[in-house]
Amino acid sequence: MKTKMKFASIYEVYKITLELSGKHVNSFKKSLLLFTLSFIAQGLAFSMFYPFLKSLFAPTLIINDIWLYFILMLFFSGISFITKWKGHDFDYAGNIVEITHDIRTKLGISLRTMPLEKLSSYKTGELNAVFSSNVDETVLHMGMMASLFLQIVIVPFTIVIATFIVDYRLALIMLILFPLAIPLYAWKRKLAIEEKTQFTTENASLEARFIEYIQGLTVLRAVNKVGINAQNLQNSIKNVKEIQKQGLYKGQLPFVLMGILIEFTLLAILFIGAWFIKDNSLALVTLGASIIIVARLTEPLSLLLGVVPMFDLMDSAFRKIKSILEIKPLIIYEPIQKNNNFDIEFKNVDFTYLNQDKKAINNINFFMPNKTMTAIVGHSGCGKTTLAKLIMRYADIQKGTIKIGGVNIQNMTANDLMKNISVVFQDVYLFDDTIMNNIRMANPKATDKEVEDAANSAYCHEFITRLPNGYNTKIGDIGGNLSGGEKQRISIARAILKNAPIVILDEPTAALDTQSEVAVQRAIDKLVEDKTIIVIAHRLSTIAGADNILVVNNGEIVESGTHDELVKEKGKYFNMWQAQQRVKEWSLDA
Ligand SMILES: Nc1ncnc2c1ncn2[C@@H]1O[C@H](COP(=O)(O)OP(=O)(O)OP(=O)(O)O)[C@@H](O)[C@H]1O
Repeated sequence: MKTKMKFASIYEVYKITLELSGKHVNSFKKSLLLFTLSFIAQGLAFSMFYPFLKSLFAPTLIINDIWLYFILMLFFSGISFITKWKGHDFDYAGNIVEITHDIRTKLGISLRTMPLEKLSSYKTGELNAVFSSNVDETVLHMGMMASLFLQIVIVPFTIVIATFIVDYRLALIMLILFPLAIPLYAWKRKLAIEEKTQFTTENASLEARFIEYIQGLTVLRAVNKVGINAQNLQNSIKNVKEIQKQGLYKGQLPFVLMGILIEFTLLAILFIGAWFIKDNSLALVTLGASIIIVARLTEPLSLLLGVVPMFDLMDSAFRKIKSILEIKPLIIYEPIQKNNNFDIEFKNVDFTYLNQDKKAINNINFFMPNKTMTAIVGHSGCGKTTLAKLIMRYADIQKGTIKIGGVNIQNMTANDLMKNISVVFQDVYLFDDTIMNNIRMANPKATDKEVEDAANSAYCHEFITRLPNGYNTKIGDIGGNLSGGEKQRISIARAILKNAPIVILDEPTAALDTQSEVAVQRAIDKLVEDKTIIVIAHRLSTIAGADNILVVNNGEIVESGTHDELVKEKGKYFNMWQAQQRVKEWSLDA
């Protein structure tokens, strides 16, 4: 696939840096002004060579003139040094650090407040790159890039103007350099973007293959197929190397041509200047001075091509940061309300995921009274988890209302809404912290005793106290040694400590063996005492006692009632029940 190339104009990069500066924008503008003054002064200092050399080689030596131009040279150099130093104050005064911090803070707020649906659409690696390298790429470069770019443009420009005053013909020869440098500049940018696009694609593939290789190593060893995967990884490493090699090779050409162009300008000045000297229209010292000055420009001018790819890097990094900062949080509609009881009601609810055409939830209606248990069953992909996620306002529904205790969840603050709900998923995420803190995160104010009580109720106190450091054992040290059932019981202890009046159980025992399932089920029984419970389950035997069972198919509720009622109905639920009973009998026979 051909990626459309986009150049960020200098003006765009300038706007980006202003936007990034936030409340430091005035300091940044001041530093740009100081850099501009500094490089004008530097150009003037160089230009003083003309009168200085002229008076040095004048037929009658006038010492005062020599001193005057020498002091002027020193003066302009001094001004250039001081203004440049003050201009860099923008970095040294800590503004760059402050801006980096501000952007990361804003990104953090955006992550905390963006709809969960949007958050889950990002890959972890993508967000990590935005937070770390993209912020550095844009902010850390801004002061340095601004100063470099202004130097490259302003110093030669000032010198050309000064040369115009001394001898317009020499100035015109110098100007040849500019129109010829522009295509080189465009070419370098095109090459840099091409290389970056190819490198990013191939590097992403290398990362994916590497992760797959590491994660699948145990399986691959078991089936004796390590070689094949290693070969794929090796191919990716080779492709990345080739792209880097090609990029370096091709990327050097514009630099070489720029060097040749500068040499050519020098030779042109020398050659044409010699003609002017021959017909007595140019002084030798003026030609000498202009050669010295142009020679001094070689380095900054060749830097121009090196600076160019940095602009595109800044531009693309900034766009990624901005795309995250622009995500709007879900709106809390007025009047903001709190609920007093915990029944749950879905009324005519439709929901379609982002960028999807088909409704995941279609015209759902049900009422779940306070302190009752409702089970959601149905085939894989029918919409069970989506229904549960919508209660937590995972995303906004397109039609209908969802209420808790009679209050539309869109009228509740995220805090008030989430205070109501505890969730236990099939996959448990434990943070790299102590077990104590992993449980306490559900209620940061809980005392050690309260955490231990919750762990006791979730039947995990015993195995925790057997660990080397008990509750202070770090998950990172023993993460791999905890069984699925033990991890699940820690997550249930968290939920018990939170003591939210609504509990959502999304197949928490589905991945466990029978023994672990019994232990986890006992913990769940403690958790759900006296709560409004929503259970998603494949194994119907676990929900036979529910007050209401919703049978979902293709995002719609097709049957509802108690287990006995649904069995009597002899519909979809009955068929599922019968199928599971048969499997159970077969496994008992076997
Ligand atoms: N983030 C998402 N973006 C787009 N479509 C999604 C997303 N999450 C789920 N879906 C789709 O929505 C439908 C319902 O998914 P859901 O996870 O609610 O089903 P489920 O009944 O819980 O399935 P399972 O029992 O396998 O967990 C499926 O077709 C699924 O592919």
